[in-house]
Amino acid sequence: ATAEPLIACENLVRIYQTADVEVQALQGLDLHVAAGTMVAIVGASGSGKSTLLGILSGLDAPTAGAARVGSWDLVSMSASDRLAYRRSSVGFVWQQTARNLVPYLSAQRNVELPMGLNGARSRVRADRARDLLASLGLADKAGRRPGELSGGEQQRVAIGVALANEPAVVFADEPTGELDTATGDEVFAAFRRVNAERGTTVVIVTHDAAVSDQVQRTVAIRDGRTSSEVLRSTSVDEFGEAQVTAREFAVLDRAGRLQLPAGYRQALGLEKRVRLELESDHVGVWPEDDGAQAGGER
Ligand SMILES: Nc1ncnc2c1ncn2[C@@H]1O[C@H](COP(=O)(O)OP(=O)(O)OP(=O)(O)O)[C@@H](O)[C@H]1O
Repeated sequence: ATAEPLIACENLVRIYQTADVEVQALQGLDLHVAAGTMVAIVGASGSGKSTLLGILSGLDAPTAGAARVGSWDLVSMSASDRLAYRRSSVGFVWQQTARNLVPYLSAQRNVELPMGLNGARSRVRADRARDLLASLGLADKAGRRPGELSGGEQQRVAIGVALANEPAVVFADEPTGELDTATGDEVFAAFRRVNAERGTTVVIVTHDAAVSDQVQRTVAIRDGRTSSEVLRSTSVDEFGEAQVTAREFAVLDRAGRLQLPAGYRQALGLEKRVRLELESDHVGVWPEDDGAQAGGER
């Protein structure tokens, strides 16, 4: 946990200026992702997930704050660096299957395309694309065009395209959004294999709780900030069964702000003002009234 994170966003702000209104899509977002991990990003519609992914993938620039992926500074990067970053360091899979692939090229040619842009020789391209498609369970579909593939197969080809230049990280924005549950599960399983077998870092934006329940780490975004995280670990119980333990954490920003989950606030009637007390190993949070009753006895 002490190693430098592969992805580091600090106090990220993105303001969209339209004709008469200003939308603060990101309002001081912090996010660190360790290399080799798989992270799901969840949040209500409009919470800023796609905006974050747009910045991380080099398509958009933040209004303020810092964003770094590996050695790339996404804020100060020049246009040519941006192009190099997008071609060599990151891969993307979008929700719309049609956006990921060139319709008149075969699956094989689609996967070769980014390698060609990076100057790889044709033999290398062909071999590597074939291997990638085989590892995604598509060896027998390499010659088909996107229109001749199912939605799930198209998304798996898109994963192949994203991996073509061996990026350190793959970003996916609702990659299973247009698929039915069973097909979505297959595509998600392909991401998990990519992460486990290749060690590629995977950041996946999803609405799908079934997806977010299956990754080690789920980060929730609320109102343009990271608000809470769930970390899952697997252990084997006394009967030899694998047990998944999920623990929820609140995100503490550098100014010391954290968000209490709505359920906790409601359960104890925590509103507007709470009483804090520093104990030797934790911080207590009490409803304001409670403090009045204790009357300085402590
Ligand atoms: N180009 C834009 N111009 C103006 N406002 C925008 C633009 N893009 C996004 N927004 C606004 O920024 C906020 C965050 O949008 P964003 O698309 O990042 O949310 P999201 O969490 O990805 O939502 P969804 O799950 O619906 O895709 C929203 O209020 C949205 O209306």
